[in-house]
Amino acid sequence: MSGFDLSGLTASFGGERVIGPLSLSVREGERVGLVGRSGAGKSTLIRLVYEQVERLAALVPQDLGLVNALPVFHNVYMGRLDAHGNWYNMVTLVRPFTRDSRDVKSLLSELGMTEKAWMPTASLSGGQRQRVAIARALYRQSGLLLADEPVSALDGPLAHQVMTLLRERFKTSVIALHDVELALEYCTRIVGIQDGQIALDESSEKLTPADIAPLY
Ligand SMILES: Nc1ncnc2c1ncn2[C@@H]1O[C@H](COP(=O)(O)OP(=O)(O)OP(=O)(O)O)[C@@H](O)[C@H]1O
Repeated sequence: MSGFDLSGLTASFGGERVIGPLSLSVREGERVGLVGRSGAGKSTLIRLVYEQVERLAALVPQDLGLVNALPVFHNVYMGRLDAHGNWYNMVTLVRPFTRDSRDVKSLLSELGMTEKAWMPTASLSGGQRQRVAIARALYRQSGLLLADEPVSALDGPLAHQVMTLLRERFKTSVIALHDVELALEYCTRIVGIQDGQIALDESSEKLTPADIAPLY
């Protein structure tokens, strides 16, 4: 099962409530686009959901969460670190197994990054780093994707290519997107966040960009 049903979600910073209390229920097969102005609470909501569903989900956080000192291969491999025992992961750090190497390279190839597999992650551009975090999420082979602005550093055609890939590979997703047109094109449901509350929750088919504009 890749859906979830959460209630009583709240978050505060310095005693100030920034999210909730709110409930969010996502059915398997739904692709939810989280929209709302900067600071509305989208990243915080994604973090709250991830805390609840962690092992079920693949995460692309806004800060990407990459280990700069390690090559691209190992950053992608980390998507499935918990699928193996310690000894397997330790060996992989020094000399990756052929099958894993092949699988990771195949994903990198789909993202136009084949030749970067053994490059230190620190040496990549912003858009390349974003694609490493996306490859790591894809490598996790989870049914549920939680992603926070996963294509913000990619140019137009590449952003569409990656959104298509995410749509194909994850049954269910919750993706924060500042690009409303992209959200309407790739998501089946739009959830609008305003001041830490759900201010809009509607099927994408019934919405136009103008319906979402009041959130900004
Ligand atoms: N670590 C933190 N410490 C203090 N305040 C925080 C922290 N993280 C988030 N906030 C506050 O919580 C609120 C929601 O932030 P959040 O990052 O979830 O918004 P967002 O909708 O994702 O914004 P953006 O689109 O700019 O990423 C903001 O007012 C922000 O200042």
